[in-house]
Amino acid sequence: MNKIFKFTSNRVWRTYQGGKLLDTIEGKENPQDTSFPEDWIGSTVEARNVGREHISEGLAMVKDEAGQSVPFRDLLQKNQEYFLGKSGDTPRSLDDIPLVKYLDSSTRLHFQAHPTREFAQERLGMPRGKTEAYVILETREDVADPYIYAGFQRSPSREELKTWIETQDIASIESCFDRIPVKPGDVFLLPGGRPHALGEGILMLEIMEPSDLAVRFEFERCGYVIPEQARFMGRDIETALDVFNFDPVPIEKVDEEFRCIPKVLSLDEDNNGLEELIGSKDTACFTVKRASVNNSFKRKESAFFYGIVAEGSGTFRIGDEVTNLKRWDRFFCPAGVSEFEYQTELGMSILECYPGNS
Ligand SMILES: O=P(O)(O)OC[C@H]1O[C@](O)(CO)[C@@H](O)[C@@H]1O
Repeated sequence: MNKIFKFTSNRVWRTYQGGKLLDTIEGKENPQDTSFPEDWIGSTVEARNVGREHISEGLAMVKDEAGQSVPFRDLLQKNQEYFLGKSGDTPRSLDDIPLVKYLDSSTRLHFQAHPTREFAQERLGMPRGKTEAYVILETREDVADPYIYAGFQRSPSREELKTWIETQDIASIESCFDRIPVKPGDVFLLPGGRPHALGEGILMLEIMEPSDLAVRFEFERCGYVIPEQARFMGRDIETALDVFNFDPVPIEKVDEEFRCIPKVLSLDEDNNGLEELIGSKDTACFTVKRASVNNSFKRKESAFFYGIVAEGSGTFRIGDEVTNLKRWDRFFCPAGVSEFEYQTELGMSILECYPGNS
C-alpha cells in the first residue's frame, strides 16, 4: 500500500503542434511534432476535444493490484482519505487535484483565456476554473528568442476586442501584447482571466486547476481551424468576453504580476535544498516546490503530491519500499505517506506539485 505510483506517458490531442521532445524522452524511434504536444501526468481530468468526443482522452491509466489497467481517478476514489488526505478537517476531493502536464510546443499556441474559479462556478456550473502556472524546463535550440504572451500590456476596450475577434484581426490582438522572454528555470503564474499565448519551442511543466476550459479567440493556427463549439466553451461571444481580465499589465509590471521567484524553505548541511516555487500567497489553487537532492534527503509532507524528476536520477524510499527514479519520471505520492527519503549519487532535482489551500 505504502508506495508511489509511477506514470507512463499519456499523450493528449490538442489544436496545436509539438511533442517531438516528448517523443524523444519516451525513446520513440522517429521523434516528430504532431497534434499530441502534451503529456497529462496522472491526470484525473478528461480532455475536451470538440470533434473527438468518441475518444476518451486525458485520464491517466494505472495498473491496480490485480494487474488490470484502470483509470487513476477510480483507484484514488477507492481510498480517497489515504490518497488525498484532508485540508484542515475537510477531506480532500478530486477537485483538489491539480492537473499537471508536460507541454512541448513547436508552434505558437493560439490566443486564449481561461475562466477563474469564480467564473467557472457562477457562470458555467463547473467546480474549477483554469488558473495555470509554467515551470520552463527547456527551450529549443533552433528558436532564438523563446517567449510567451501574457497580458494585456495595452488593453483594448471590450468592443474593440469583440470586433477583432469577430473579424479575426490577429495583428491588432497581437499588438496588445509584448513578448515576454523565457528561459529554463523561469516560473510564471497566469491567473484565470488573463489572455495569453505560449510561444514556440518551449518544453514546460504546466500546473493548473483540474479543468480543460478555454476561450480560444484566435480561430486558425498553422492551418488548423478551431471548430465553433470549441471557441467560446460552447457559449456566445459575450460570455467569452466576460472571462477576460482587461486590467493592463504594462511590461515593467509583468514580473510583479506573473513571475514567481523561488524562495528557499530549507538547506541542510549536506546541501539538500527545498524551495517554494509557487506558494499559497501566489494562489489558492496549487503549490509547487523543488527538492534539490545532493545525497540523502529525508522529507516529511502531509499532503499528496505529483513528483517530476527534472534533473538527474536516484531513488525514492518509503520504509523498505524503494523506487528507482530517472530524469523525466513522474509519480504520485499519496497523502498517507508522511515520511519518505530521496537518495542520489550524482544529484537529482524533483518538482513537487501539491493541492492548494482551498
Ligand atoms: O486549445 P488547445 O489545443 O486545447 O490548447 C490549449 C492548451 O493551452 C494551455 O492552456 C496552455 O496555455 C494548455 O493547458 C492547453 O492544453
